[in-house]
Amino acid sequence: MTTQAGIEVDGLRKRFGATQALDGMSFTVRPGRVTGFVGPNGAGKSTTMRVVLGLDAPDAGRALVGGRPYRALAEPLCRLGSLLDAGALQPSRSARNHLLWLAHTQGLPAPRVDQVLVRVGLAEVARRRAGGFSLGMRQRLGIAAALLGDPPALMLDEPFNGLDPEGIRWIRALLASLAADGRAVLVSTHLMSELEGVADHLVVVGRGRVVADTGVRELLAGVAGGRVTLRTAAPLAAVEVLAPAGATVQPTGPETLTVTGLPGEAIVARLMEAGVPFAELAAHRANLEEAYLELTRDAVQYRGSVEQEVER
Ligand SMILES: Nc1ncnc2c1ncn2[C@@H]1O[C@H](COP(=O)(O)OP(=O)(O)OP(=O)(O)O)[C@@H](O)[C@H]1O
Repeated sequence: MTTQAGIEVDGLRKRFGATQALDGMSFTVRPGRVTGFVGPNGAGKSTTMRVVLGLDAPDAGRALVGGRPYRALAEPLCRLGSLLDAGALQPSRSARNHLLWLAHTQGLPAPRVDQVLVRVGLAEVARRRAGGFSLGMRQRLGIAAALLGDPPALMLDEPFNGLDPEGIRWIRALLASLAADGRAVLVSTHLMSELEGVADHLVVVGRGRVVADTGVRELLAGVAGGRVTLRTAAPLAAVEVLAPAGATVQPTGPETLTVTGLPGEAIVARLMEAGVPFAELAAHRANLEEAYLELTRDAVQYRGSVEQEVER
């Protein structure tokens, strides 16, 4: 694997007729982590990936793989593995023959085919016609093709599509292990929940540009923001004790309060000092979906304006 393994997208612009599909898209996919590429349908994710692969020419900007344009790479499959459309295969060919053909066109050794078939869990069905494969099996075959050249960078467009929960768990584990190998992994999805527990970094996009570019740990820490749910028979007394200590307290039920701005330990200490009884105290850990909603709150405004345009 090369050291310059990442993918760089810099100021991409692309218009299709009246649609500005990419409007200054810029981000970097670094080695050793899974970068989630997230945004609603039509945000420009697939177009970005097509530009990286040289399948669409940008109106402006550039995309580099390991420091070079994809089309300038001597052994592209050994530099960047990609899954764009899992349906794109010759249905009468067996999975193994599909990969053998691909390996042959790229000058890759045949034994590599059997290695990747094992890695994606298709070894037992390798000689069956790919045309009879379920969508999940096709996704696995597409990933096998992406892994064929043992590339330091991978780019997968909606790899969770059509997978059952077991398939989703499997892809998450695979992505994590590919990043642990030191590879740069970019995974697009329009469903944030699919990236739960696997993405290290997020590039959130909307309307052809990056809305947020952030580490997942920082994002979750910021959103969790020390929100604590408190159950107490004396809510008024609790407010009187906690508010002067700097907490923001909101009633969420007859005997429940949501407390922000004060860590759980400090809340316990204050309540006990003041002799305020409480039955339950739960620190809330944000999930990725909530963090995403908070990040994209501004997009609600955008959605509103789109609806108005449609109504007009
Ligand atoms: N070949 C094309 N011709 C015309 N418009 C296109 C073409 N490709 C993409 N677009 C438009 O560009 C915008 C961005 O599309 P793109 O497929 O990149 O978004 P996306 O984020 O990948 O969404 P999805 O998850 O729906 O694929 C959309 O409005 C889409 O309709």
